Amino acid sequence: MVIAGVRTVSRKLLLLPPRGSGCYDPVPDARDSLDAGGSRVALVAMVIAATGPARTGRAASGAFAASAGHSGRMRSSLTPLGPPVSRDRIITSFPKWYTPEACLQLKEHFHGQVSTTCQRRNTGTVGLRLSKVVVVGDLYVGKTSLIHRFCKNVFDRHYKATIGVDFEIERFEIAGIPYSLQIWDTAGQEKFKCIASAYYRGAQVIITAFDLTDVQTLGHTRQWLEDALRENEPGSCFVFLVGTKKDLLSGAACEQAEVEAVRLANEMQAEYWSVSAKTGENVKAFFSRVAALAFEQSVLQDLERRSGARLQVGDGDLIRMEGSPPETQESTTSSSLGCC
Ligand SMILES: Nc1nc2c(ncn2[C@@H]2O[C@H](COP(=O)(O)OP(=O)(O)OP(=O)(O)O)[C@@H](O)[C@H]2O)c(=O)[nH]1
Repeated sequence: MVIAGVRTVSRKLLLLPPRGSGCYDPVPDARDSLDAGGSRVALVAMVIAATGPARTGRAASGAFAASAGHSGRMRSSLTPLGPPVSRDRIITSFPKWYTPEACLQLKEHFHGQVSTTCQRRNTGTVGLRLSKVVVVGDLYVGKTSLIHRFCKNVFDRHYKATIGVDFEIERFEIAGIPYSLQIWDTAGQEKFKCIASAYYRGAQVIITAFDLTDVQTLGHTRQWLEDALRENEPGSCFVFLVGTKKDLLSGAACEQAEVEAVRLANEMQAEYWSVSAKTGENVKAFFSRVAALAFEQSVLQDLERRSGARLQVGDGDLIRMEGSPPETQESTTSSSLGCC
């Protein structure tokens, strides 16, 4: 049975887009570019059933799980009785923003009803759920490096282009409740855009990355965001704008680059962060913030679904979801619940 086509290229992976996505034949292009670019082609597996996921790497088994819906890793992520999450994935207080000038929420605590619900262990199916995070941006800006620094605590200075998409699942414990992020790494190269964009759908968080040392990549983030939003319901995604390679800039140069980035983040209704995958600066704090925002939204959505009633916004809460009209942006639950 043909399920999907998978090629792994070193660590990076190509998945064929889902049927009906309108771009179902990327293979010759991918093969040509790999050969021409000198990338290492480790495996071509057009028929997963023939090779089996066990013969592929960790990323490939994750990809198989995405298409076939099972893998040991994913199962353990979703099982409340799985192994405990590592200490640095335990979030007890609401992680802070990077700069108050471009942030999605200014508050410092979980929404009152979220805290109560978590204390009572009454979060419904939230503890079994995982939120989809999609990372987009130009080639070479450091998307893979950012994800690998967070998920594997490694940094590779050698560039290997992402072919198509890959993903990692990271488990957290937030306010005592298990929670997982499924973090999708997409290819920045134009020729793979069609493949990658087929995986934008269903994102709860969109991370648009740019290189702090290359202003052109900042200019392109708007287009990346538009493309990702097109595949999702209006008002349903948290948006982050992330400047990478902070270690390559002096403090003053970084501040200068951030001025324009913060301005753009506000236009995009995004939260802004500067990070370095090389040194690890801000990487953990950033993903903790992403996880907490996604988690809180999931709990609130679950509560609303169950009660059918609108929750009141707490004092000092400010949340912005892309696409929500300005007058609704100060409402925590109504906008975060996507019901405006
Ligand atoms: N100094 C420094 N270099 C970085 C950092 N992040 C990434 N790089 C380097 O930048 C290059 C590109 O990084 P990748 O993470 O592969 O970029 P990408 O955005 O995933 O690229 P595509 O897969 O083509 O979309 C690599 O050589 C990395 O080592 C960083 O924080 N600091």
